[in-house]
Amino acid sequence: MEKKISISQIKEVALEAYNEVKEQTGGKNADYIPYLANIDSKLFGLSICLMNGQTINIGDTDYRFGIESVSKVHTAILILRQYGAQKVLDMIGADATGLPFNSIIAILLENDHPSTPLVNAGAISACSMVQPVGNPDKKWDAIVQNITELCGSAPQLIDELYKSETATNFNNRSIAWLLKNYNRIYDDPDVALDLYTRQCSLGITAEQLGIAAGTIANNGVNPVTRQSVFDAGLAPKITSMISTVGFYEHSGDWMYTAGIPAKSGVGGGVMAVLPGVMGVSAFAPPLDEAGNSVKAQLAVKFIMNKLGLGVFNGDNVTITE
Ligand SMILES: NC(=O)CC[C@H](N)C(=O)O
Repeated sequence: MEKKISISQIKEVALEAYNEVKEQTGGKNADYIPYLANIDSKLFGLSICLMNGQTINIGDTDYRFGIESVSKVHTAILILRQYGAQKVLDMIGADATGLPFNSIIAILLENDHPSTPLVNAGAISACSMVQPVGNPDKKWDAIVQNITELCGSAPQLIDELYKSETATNFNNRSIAWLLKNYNRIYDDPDVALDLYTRQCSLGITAEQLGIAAGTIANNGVNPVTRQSVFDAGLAPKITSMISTVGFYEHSGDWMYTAGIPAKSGVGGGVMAVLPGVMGVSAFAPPLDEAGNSVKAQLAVKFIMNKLGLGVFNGDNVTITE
């Protein structure tokens, strides 16, 4: 069906979503990374990026928070750019685990591959794949450059978060070396782990994440800078990965109720992609038990349901002035 939505309608619904959700008190900040426990849990921002490059920003959309697992999507895009879709499928996989993001059991159950670049195991594996293999500094530059292109502006390392995470990432260290045991680390395991930890510690704003989501929604062309960041053929690969595992063990419930592929991070960020229509991002630190921001989920879901949008709706959506 043809569906027309005006920009003012989107603005109105976004504001409504923000006001509806802002007083919610559910969830709590991640505390297994000490830095995150101390972030103001009242912060809340909502950002939408339309395909014409217009952004709609409400609340704390210029606060820099830890990107955390949302960065898994960015680096998955980087290895898709460097290796192509088939190699990423062969070397990592694109399956849901149905288990928590840091699951070691998931690796043991699927010892033939780390499932998907969007859980810790696959993300560490992805960091090991980033080219040029064997050159940690250049690999890091490639990771940051890719995120910069997707967002249209640079992220900034939050040094305190990086230190906090490095000092406490024992589970991830086990994952890196277990994957090495299964020949799924394609560079030095400690380098891969450090790159993963560092990318998770990048500070990003909700507006930047909204634009990155918009770039995926716009088939690889950044709607703001108009730069062609990745090949259009990769866009459905990345949105399929996000929809399968973006909210970990809650991904099915999420797709069923919100109808939009979205990826969360324990810093409180969520990045959601409605192909051809818009990128949406929300940020609020308190998380549910799977590590997904409570307010961000409610806000994005509100917008989707109120506007009657969804990837499975079969509508041809046009945004009008
Ligand atoms: N879900 C997340 O955001 C987890 C990211 C965090 N850096 C970790 O590895 O535990």
